Amino acid sequence: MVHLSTIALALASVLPQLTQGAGLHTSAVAKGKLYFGSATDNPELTDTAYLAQLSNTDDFGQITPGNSQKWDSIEPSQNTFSYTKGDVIADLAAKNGQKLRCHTLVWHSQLPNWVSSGSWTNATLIAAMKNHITNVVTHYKGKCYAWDVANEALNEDGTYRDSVFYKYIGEAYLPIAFATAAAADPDAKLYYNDYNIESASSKSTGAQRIVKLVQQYGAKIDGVGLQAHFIVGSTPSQSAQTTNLAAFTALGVDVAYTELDIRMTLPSTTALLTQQSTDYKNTVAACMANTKCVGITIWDYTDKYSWVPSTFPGQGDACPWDANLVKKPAYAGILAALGGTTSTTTTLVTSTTTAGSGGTTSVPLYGQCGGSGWTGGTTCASGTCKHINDWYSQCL
Ligand SMILES: O[C@@H]1[C@@H](O)[C@H](O[C@@H]2CO[C@@H](O[C@@H]3CO[C@@H](O)[C@H](O)[C@H]3O)[C@H](O)[C@H]2O)OC[C@H]1O
Repeated sequence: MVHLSTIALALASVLPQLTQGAGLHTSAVAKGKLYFGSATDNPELTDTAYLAQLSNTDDFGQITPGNSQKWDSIEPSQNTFSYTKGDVIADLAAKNGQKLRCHTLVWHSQLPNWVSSGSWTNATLIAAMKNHITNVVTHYKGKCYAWDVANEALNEDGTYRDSVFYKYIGEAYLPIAFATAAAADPDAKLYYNDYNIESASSKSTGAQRIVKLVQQYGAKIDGVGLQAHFIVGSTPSQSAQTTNLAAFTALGVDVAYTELDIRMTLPSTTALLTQQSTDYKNTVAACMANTKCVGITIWDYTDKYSWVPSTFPGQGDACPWDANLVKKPAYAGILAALGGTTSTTTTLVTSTTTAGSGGTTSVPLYGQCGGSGWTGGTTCASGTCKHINDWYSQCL
């Protein structure tokens, strides 16, 4: 590799650039939604660039802790509660003026062993579950816009998942959990949350059954969270999602997309990124079409910290920002569905090309390769800067 010599090649040209107008949250609120938000997790908060964008309330008016309010994190041994990590995220939301969606109280996964493998009776597990819910919801009282009270109680065919809660308590664990949460914080919105309930299916029907069950017990349930962990090209159509949302809201509850991400088999291609943008757009549009769809949360905003690659080997690039915190076409898809605008300005662009044997060559595009924001540079540390559409380029 020969050292680069720098040739200052001044390209003075007049290029049209799209500068950003209102962001995702601002646009969502302008159209009557409560929020557009993102999940986050404690380890990534040490990344200052990441934190700055997460705290940008133009894009994010709401955050969800991805792990730090789960049972194994908060009550690792019986009746010993640890709120440190959850508090960091609750405090961040308060500092930023962002809503907090709290996640999650009763779930079969990420349970400590003392719960999942305990020797329970019906009465002792009800007592332990109520104790957990009462402590946690009381601790965060007044701080949670919403709680995911119960998460993933269903199998794909709509029957109940054989969790420790169902095994020892039966379906009554669901209304008991909702009633206990409501008693501890009457103002928090209480949600049932699940995946693969985003279009009509046995599982979606099962989730509607849970809403009716909790209502029949006389307990409060305010909403259904549709996780929306989708796959590029297999995302339900906008109309399928719209019809499905209406089936929930007809029961008198709100709905929200709570964990939206749209993964692909790697490596990403221009075609996949374009389809991903369409899939995001259709999903957000379905929410926009239902007045009781209160908001949308993406399950972290950047591929840098997405849970997808470690959970689905060979898949990834599921978020609207890439691993360099650069917006992908998905961002524009979401913004379009939110009715947001980007304004075209004409800018004098001066580009400097650094050249030399084996060196990098700048690409005469005004996209985002190698840079950040809407006016990033155009050279790639790896890959080649590909022109994806009229306003966007990416190193691929
Ligand atoms: O090693 C674990 C690691 O596996 C764990 O990963 C988290 C698993 O849960 C993810 O969130 C869930 C994603 O989809 C839905 O099913 C749930 O509602 C969500 O809670 C989360 O993003 C991952 O980080 O994290 C803790 C590590 O110790």
